[in-house]
Amino acid sequence: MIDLLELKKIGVQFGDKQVLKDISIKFQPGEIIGLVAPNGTGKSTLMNVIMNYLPPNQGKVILNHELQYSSKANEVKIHQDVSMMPDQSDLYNHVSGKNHLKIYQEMWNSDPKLIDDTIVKLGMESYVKKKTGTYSLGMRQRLCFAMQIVSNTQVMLMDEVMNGLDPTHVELISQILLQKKAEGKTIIIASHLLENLEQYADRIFFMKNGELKLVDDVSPGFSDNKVTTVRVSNFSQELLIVFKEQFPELAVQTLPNGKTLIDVKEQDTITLGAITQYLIAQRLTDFSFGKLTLNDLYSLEYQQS
Ligand SMILES: Nc1ncnc2c1ncn2[C@@H]1O[C@H](COP(=O)(O)OP(=O)(O)OP(=O)(O)O)[C@@H](O)[C@H]1O
Repeated sequence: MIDLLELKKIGVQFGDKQVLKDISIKFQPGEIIGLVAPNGTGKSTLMNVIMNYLPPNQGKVILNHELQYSSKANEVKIHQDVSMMPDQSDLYNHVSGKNHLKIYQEMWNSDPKLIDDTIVKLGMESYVKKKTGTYSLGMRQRLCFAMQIVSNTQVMLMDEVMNGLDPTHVELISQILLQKKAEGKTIIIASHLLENLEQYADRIFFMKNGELKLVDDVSPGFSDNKVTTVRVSNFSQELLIVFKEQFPELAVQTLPNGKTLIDVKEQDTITLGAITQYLIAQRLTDFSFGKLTLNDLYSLEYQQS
């Protein structure tokens, strides 16, 4: 089993555009990593470096403390342990889903039982023997996911795994991801389905200006729910100024969508009560208490002027 995948000072430049800047990170077995960023930021570039498809301009990737990505010669060994979920365009229209799964099982020499297990888990029985040319978008996506699960590599990279899936299948795949994590896999997922990613990812990173920012550094206490967020609609600038004078110790931010977020430490019921009284007195009755969401943080990180 791989016990570590390590990126050391990875830099990638296309022309004069620095897409990845000095990225150093270690991935452990049994964890799910979420990569979040607007389109064109560098998520695929990072995955291509981890797959050894793209040699970085600077830095190195190391597998299990020893296997260095310095040359193409190591690629076969690397791909035994590190896989990228196939893309829908990689499917052969005239070949059945089941045969795609068999090919992957044979190429990675994994347990043949995984084929039927995965078909059942993903509810693919009714169509898996048909040619993939007859599949809908969601059926193709499930097959691509199933192919990677059947390959059963230690490290799995997934770019937009939930693409085109209905909520039932998003939930099903989320459950399988958690099972794979429990088996000790390292799963790195780029996704724009932020609410979903939050359910299963252990560490989530925003990519910005070529760097990875852990969301807990963007908002301390985010993952361990140590902050209660009061979400207020229609907080006018005038009232906000008064509010900030009255509660100078609180972090207050207004999102581009007009919602104002007030962060309160988890147990501080006195402050929560005082905020409630203030809001009601000002007739600001459209508010709720809850957790800061990844969507809120995304908006703060990328949409703030
Ligand atoms: N081979 C290449 N040559 C030149 N520029 C490239 C190349 N590959 C990627 N880029 C540029 O690098 C930047 C990052 O691209 P990348 O595909 O990694 O983004 P991404 O975050 O995966 O986007 P998306 O969410 O749309 O998949 C983009 O500006 C892209 O145009």
